[in-house]
Amino acid sequence: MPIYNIALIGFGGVNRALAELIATKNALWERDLGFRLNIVAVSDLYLGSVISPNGLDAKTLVEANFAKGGFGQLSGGRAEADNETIIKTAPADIIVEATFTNPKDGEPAVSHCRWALQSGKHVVTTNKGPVAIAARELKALAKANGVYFEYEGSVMSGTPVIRMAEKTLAGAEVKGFEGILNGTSNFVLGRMEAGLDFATAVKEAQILGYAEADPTADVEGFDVRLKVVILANELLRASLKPEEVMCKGISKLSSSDIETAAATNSRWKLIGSAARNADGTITGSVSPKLLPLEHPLAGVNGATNAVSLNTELLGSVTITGPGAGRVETAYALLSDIVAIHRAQTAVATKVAA
Ligand SMILES: NC(=O)C1=CN([C@@H]2O[C@H](COP(=O)(O)OP(=O)(O)OC[C@H]3O[C@@H](n4cnc5c(N)ncnc54)[C@H](O)[C@@H]3O)[C@@H](O)[C@H]2O)C=CC1
Ligand SMILES: N[C@@H](CC=O)C(=O)O
Repeated sequence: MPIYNIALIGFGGVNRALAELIATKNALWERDLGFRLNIVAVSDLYLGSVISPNGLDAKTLVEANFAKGGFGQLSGGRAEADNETIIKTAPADIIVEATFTNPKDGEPAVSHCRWALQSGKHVVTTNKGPVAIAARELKALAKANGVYFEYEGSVMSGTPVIRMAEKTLAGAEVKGFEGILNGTSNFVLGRMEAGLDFATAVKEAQILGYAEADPTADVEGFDVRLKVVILANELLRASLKPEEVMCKGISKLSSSDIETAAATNSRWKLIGSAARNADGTITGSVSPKLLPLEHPLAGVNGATNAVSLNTELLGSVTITGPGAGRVETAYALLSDIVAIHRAQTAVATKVAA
């Protein structure tokens, strides 16, 4: 039974939730999935870094209330983050990248992924930066090094939109999509409809673990823009860059705009979309839209997301589920590891046959 050694880069809401799952579910995974996970290193900007070749106790990592630089107290620990050393030298099979998303150039996460793949380590990530900005390069690097680069959680958290569209809907010919792709902004719009002011609603989304470290990315649409690029490049074989996608967020919507919408049986939603045009070009956009209540996306509430894929053979197929949340996003990382495990097991079986 394989035990995958993993190194966590970033130890915030998502990777901490993964450590919690490891602490409570390893025995279940051994039975149902056929592997266990062992954390051999962690590096975090705030907490520092630690390497333990035999493995760190996941429960202790989660429960100890480490202060700034607190990993320095651990055996094999330092008070400073040391991402490059850990990624390149820790005895990890898989690097789990969950640092801040940088919507401008994806760094330093792009470098984290590059170092890992070049060192022959798989990468699983929920970070949208490297996927939106450097997926082509990173996929090629993974292939050249015989490892996998997986990123299901970069769009719609643990809801399996990327794998579903690519694997289960293969051949259905996706021509475009539109959806609610940011949990925070959708949550904020709903809370404003319930009477909260914008700033308080954003604060609530932060407490619940939905928002980006800088929530400007959520409310100004930059986060959705990255997700539109990721989906367009994956599902429509586009080569879009974030700056090519028109982007407008929800920050200019006032409480009175939202009340007026409710009085006319409609609702504001932040919609991300992309489509293939008649001339073969692909365009994407992010913008608030006033939807009538009977529109399928109007009833998608809270941090839930939904995307309707416009396909040639099936017409519209809508996928809905959690779009943000610590545990929900940690599940995406697990699903990526399951995919790697299954792919490797399939190769091993083929070689043995
Ligand atoms: N929370 C959510 O619902 C979802 C989050 N994501 C993405 O997953 C990633 C992680 O999200 P959260 O855990 O919620 O964020 P978070 O802000 O709670 O945690 C990020 C952690 O990374 C650390 N960090 C930042 N830069 C670093 C660096 N250069 N080196 C080492 N550590 C660094 C921070 O100290 C922090 O502990 C982000 O990229 C986010 O956009 C994706 C889908 C959903
Ligand atoms: N901040 C993001 C988290 C997931 O990508 C969101 O709210 O959707």
